[in-house]
Amino acid sequence: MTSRFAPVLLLFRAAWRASPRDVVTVLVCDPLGRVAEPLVAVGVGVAVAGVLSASRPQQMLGVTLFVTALLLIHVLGTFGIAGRVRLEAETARTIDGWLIQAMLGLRTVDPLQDGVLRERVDRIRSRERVDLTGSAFGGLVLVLGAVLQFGLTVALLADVSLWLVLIPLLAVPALHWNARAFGAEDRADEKAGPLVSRAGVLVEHLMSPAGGLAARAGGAGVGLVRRAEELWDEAARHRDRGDRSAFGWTMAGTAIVSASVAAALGWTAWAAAAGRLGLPDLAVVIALTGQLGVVLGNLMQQTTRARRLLRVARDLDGVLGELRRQGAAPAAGTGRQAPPAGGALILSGLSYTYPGREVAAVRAVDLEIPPGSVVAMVGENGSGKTTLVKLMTGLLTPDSGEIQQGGMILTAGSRADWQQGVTALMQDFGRYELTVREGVALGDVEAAAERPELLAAACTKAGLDPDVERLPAGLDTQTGSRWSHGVDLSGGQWQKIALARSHLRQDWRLFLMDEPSSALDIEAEARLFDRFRELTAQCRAGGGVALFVSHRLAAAARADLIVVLDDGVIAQVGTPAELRNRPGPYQELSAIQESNYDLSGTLDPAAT
Ligand SMILES: Nc1ncnc2c1ncn2[C@@H]1O[C@H](COP(=O)(O)OP(=O)(O)OP(=O)(O)O)[C@@H](O)[C@H]1O
Repeated sequence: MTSRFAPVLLLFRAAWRASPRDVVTVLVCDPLGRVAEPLVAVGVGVAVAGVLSASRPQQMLGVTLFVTALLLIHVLGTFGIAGRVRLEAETARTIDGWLIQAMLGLRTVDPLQDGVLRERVDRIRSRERVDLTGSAFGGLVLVLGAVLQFGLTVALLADVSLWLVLIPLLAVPALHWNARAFGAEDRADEKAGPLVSRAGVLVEHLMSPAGGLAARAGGAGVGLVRRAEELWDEAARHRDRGDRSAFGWTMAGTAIVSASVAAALGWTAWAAAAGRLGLPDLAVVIALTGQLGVVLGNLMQQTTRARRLLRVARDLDGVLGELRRQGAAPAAGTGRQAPPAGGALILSGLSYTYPGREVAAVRAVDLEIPPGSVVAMVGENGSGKTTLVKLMTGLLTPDSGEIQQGGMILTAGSRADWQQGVTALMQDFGRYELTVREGVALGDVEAAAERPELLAAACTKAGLDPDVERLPAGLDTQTGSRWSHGVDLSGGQWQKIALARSHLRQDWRLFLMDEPSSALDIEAEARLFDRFRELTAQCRAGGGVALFVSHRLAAAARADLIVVLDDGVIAQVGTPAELRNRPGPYQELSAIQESNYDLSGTLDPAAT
């Protein structure tokens, strides 16, 4: 029972949270406004009866009822619409906020490795869906209003003659056919939706500055546009088919409703001519049947919309529930207690397989890193380096095995505490289009606000100072080409900001850098690895562990320890000197790099 009504309750809660005043306005105004509509017919009936009986009070009563009903329709309608519009915008914001909170509540990115959940979240967060959920509560109230209006119309017709009740009952097949029309549209949408999403992704690439440039430079732009158009055309064909089928069913419904209205009018005229009904009844029936078409149309439209709204609400309820469950799953810890300083970092039997993949990205990894060490991790593309880094940050949860440092076991649940001792530069670092200062400050907002000298030191450690000096407003330069006064940065400069961000956090136990020099020029890279001397000193002093991933073996050679990954397993571990002298993958990689980067050949006089 609960799960059936949960989506409706969710919509109500969202609307109430957004604006209780507007919820009350909508709940009162919309249904009452609808109920006032049939009262117009009652007013007409009373006035006609008053004219026939020459009763002035009755005439006055009829006119008063008529005018009051019209006024109510107008005033309540105006307030209802205004309340609904305000409520729509506020509810959409509330729901979006819930989704963002639920996403942020995820302590790991495990659930998002599953494309299904990510796609569901994206769909719900799409503008169209957020607008739809925003209007859902108001939409359901409109159904309530339509049902009340229909019920009162039927009751008033029944008051004239029970035969007339048969007429609105013909609405039942019309509603049924309307549901079929809805089903046809829905099936078409299901087929067209993924095609439109695919086309959207292509267009997004084309419109984004980076993607657009690549497409233009590489000449892929025309191909992308053509592919997007093909996808749109295919989607339009599905929608056309759905629309044609829906049109057929809707027309059948409209025909039966029109026939029933005509039958009601015909029967009433016949009954009045035969003296079975008086003129006031005739007036009431004419006024009511005049409205009946609109009432039924309204009822069909609102129920169709309500189905759609309920489906979106069910999706939303499911996604929120799933995200909150996943967010609550690992014991969160206090987030204030980092692992004790000076302990070894120990990985034991660590394995991880991405959802939907059969082969593990990391398999049975055992590794012990003494405190105070700088470690380099090397290996071919896809050997599992980034996965291991993500496991160590606590962003992924291993399928088996555990990670511990200083006696604190990450995998035993104290994830927030663990992350208190981690600072990281990830391979896919964020490019936040803020000022440079704000972009760096994200690394530790409080520290940056309280001790600006730490932010300056972090920029220096990241080698950002020369770049900042060249920017028009230094650290306060707005970055990003989307802003009219924004400065677009080079890939290397973005990476240095990300590196500075990771240097801002003090008292780390584990400093992780996944390819920190991938976007740097040769000079900047050399300086970065030169500064590793300071990092080493910091590790020694604080008993922390710094681990960096690099394809540059010359850089790896400056580490205390090198870990070579191969196909998800540790192939070799040792000091640079040990690995240089030991046959194995490290020697092979060294040989390849030495031969490929040996520039002496081009300078060899014999060669020219
Ligand atoms: N989100 C993901 N979903 C499914 N498989 C993934 C995902 N991310 C990585 N993989 C797979 O896991 C394996 C290890 O990838 P990982 O990114 O850890 O390698 P890597 O050593 O860091 O590679 P590179 O040097 O290219 O950065 C690869 O086979 C990759 O295809």
